[in-house]
Amino acid sequence: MAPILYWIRRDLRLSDNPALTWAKAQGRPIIPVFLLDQVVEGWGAAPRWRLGLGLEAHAAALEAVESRLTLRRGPALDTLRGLVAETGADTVVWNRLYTADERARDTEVKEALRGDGLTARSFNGHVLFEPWTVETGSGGFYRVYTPFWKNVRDRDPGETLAAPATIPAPEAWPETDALDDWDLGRAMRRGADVVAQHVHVGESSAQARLGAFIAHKIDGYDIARDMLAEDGTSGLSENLTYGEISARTCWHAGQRAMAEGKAGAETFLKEVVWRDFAHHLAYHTPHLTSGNWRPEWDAFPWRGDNAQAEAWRRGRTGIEVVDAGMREMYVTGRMHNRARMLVASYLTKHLMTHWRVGCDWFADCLIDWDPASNAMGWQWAAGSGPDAAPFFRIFNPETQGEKFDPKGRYRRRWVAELPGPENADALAFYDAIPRSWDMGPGDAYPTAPIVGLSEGRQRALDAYAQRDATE
Ligand SMILES: Cc1cc2nc3c(=O)[nH]c(=O)nc-3n(C[C@H](O)[C@H](O)[C@H](O)COP(=O)(O)OP(=O)(O)OC[C@H]3O[C@@H](n4cnc5c(N)ncnc54)[C@H](O)[C@@H]3O)c2cc1C
Repeated sequence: MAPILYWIRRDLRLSDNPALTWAKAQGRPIIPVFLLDQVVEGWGAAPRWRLGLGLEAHAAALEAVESRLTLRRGPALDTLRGLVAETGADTVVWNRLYTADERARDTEVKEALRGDGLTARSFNGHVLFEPWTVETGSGGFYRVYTPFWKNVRDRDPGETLAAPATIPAPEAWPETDALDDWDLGRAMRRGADVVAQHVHVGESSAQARLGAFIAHKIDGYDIARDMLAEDGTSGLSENLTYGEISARTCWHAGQRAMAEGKAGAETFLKEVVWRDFAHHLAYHTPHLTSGNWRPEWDAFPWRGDNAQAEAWRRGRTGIEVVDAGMREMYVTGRMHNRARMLVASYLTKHLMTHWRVGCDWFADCLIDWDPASNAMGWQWAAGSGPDAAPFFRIFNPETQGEKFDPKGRYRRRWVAELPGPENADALAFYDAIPRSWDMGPGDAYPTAPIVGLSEGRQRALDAYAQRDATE
């Protein structure tokens, strides 16, 4: 019986996996493969390193259901064709992805394999509602989040699918690369030990995280999610981006919590839908990840990379909450959502630096990097993206810090130079950063911000007015 190649991408899970479920239903041998292909080769240091951990955990999960993960490196189409020739497979299946480079790869693969006379099928395993299924009254796509939410909030994404107890094996397994030979952690060599203490890898870890969040945190989520020093959110972005848990599993858990009257449940559902919205935009406006979503922003005098942006990357702007956020990301591979908004606003407005500079840095540092959510978040903060607000939003990081970190706990947790008892998290920053940064806990904290808040705000407003005048 000809085997089925199941091409794994951002879906490192067995449960609620439509491509895998379909393959299993055919009653034929299945060969799960992951490709280090042209898209994955372009990922940043932290996402690649975290991918390696995810693949290791998923390989073990596949072994537990009598299957095996085959790893291959090379362009997707050539590599899949090679595997077809080696294994005699006549079918290739996968779960769909929506950003421009992912779609270009997948379209090429699907057309070529079908041209070869094979069956090539794709499924929805990454979002709740696929981008083309959510339409405005006039049949277009949504550019603003709230009407998007209203459209989908009462829709049913379908029941979750059970994990297979076993996956039928082929008569012979194809050769596989050794994960270690891919050296996915190469660019992370110094920071990896530090970040490793903060990751939650694999499907069972993701399920446990969701369970704990629903049991203990969702009730207080509405308020706690914005407080910088609280651990008040689900932490699931890391798992969702690698598909270690499905958005649909999170959706149903949130719906059950809402039915039980848990206070923050609807807000949680809305956040999960923000993720869908990012993929909706990435599909309908593929330039979301590469250029200004609103083309009129092409006239804004963004600066390219510069010395102040470098100080921002190193958590040395002199704005405590901004520096705390940047250092949190360096140590944990994550950053509180509120801090993401503040550091992005400071870089793009006060430092007048192009959002792409920050977006690329996040893409290199985040273990929950998601190409669509990251680009949407950056463009939203910069002003060039899908924000319904009709004004030029410039956050004041100091008043935001006072509001969302009133006791300064977040700032002291991450910035070692600030007065207060020594703490391990802040010091871990110095173990995570490259030696070439030549920074140490004995350094004095900047006595003044690299760009003052009112000065930077005025400069951004003037540039914005100028942009309007030239439109
Ligand atoms: C500049 C900037 C960059 C960002 N980059 C990323 C990124 O690369 N990857 C990423 O997953 N999120 C990104 N976000 C969104 C958000 O900050 C994270 O999803 C959130 O902090 C993850 O924490 P959590 O899992 O505890 O979220 P929770 O509050 O528990 O939310 C549950 C889930 O909803 C989704 N979600 C929540 N907020 C958003 C949002 N604003 N946009 C899209 N999805 C959301 C995530 O999948 C998250 O896991 C970015 C936001 C900004 C402002």
